[in-house]
Amino acid sequence: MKLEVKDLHKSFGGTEVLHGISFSVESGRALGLLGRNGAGKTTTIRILMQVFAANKGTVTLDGVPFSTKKIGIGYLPEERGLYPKKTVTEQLMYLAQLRGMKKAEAAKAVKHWLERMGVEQYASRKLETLSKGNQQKVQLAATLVHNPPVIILDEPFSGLDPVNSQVLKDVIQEQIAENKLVIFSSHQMSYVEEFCNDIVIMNHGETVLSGDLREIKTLFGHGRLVLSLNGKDGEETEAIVKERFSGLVQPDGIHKDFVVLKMTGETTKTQVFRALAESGLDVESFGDYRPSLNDIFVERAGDEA
Ligand SMILES: Nc1ncnc2c1ncn2[C@@H]1O[C@H](COP(=O)(O)OP(=O)(O)OP(=O)(O)O)[C@@H](O)[C@H]1O
Repeated sequence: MKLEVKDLHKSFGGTEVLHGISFSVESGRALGLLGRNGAGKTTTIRILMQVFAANKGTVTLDGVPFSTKKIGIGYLPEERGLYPKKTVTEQLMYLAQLRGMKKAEAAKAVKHWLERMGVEQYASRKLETLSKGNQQKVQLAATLVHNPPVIILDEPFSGLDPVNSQVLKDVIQEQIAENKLVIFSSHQMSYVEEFCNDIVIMNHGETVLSGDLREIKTLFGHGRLVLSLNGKDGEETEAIVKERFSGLVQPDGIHKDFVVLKMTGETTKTQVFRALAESGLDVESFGDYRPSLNDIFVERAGDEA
């Protein structure tokens, strides 16, 4: 399956908040929607989920208009909304059956997901008596219980501690391996980086970058090197580079302990390597620049996430 989002525009009360969002994702892959607060991630997800319609643009699945009624979807909304007064099992059973499962099949799936999320000991407790993180895990179980082929998660990691985040990461990875189509939004670059095949970076309602994460990283690293010198911080290293190697490279990002260098004109990595070797400087590390997703995000969407 291939989900394609093309040129989404959305206005609220005369103010346009999405100005043409486009991306696509296929089964067996996960797409991360990234963006700062207010970038438009939730609005995009709500259009996908048909909570409201776009003013312009299309969402298609394998070329036909995407309908949440025609295909099983696991949706974790930003506002978490289960029934606090019902027991964990009661509400998971209710939701599973609402989505078309037979009672026996639902009971099996509920048991599986409570165990998988590590909350089986709370099966008979009312949801409101669970900690926030455990409630979130029950909500995730509710999202996945009916084995949906399309999974859309709005900020699934919010409220989870590192151990529970790992459980969720593993679960998402399993779902990808089962050929599910996964879309989720997040501010946490490191999570997205670990298992997303595709990313969309949004800023002020526009797509500033989208595509295959590996290709994007290669593209961003192209023609750039990293250098750190023993005993020097990034600023000192930058000053040395400017003074001694300006014909070969230009500083292109100063970090705490290293600088990113952009090769000028016809410069090759070997030339820079030789110049460094001949300089007598105490090189701590030197090599190709492999930007993190956070580096790419900061470069394209402004300040730190
Ligand atoms: N129902 C609404 N009415 C008016 N404005 C809205 C509505 N929903 C969202 N907006 C505005 O649309 C913009 C995008 O909001 P959205 O919630 O999609 O961003 P987001 O990227 O999900 O942000 P966050 O990371 O903070 O959740 C914001 O300026 C927000 O104020």
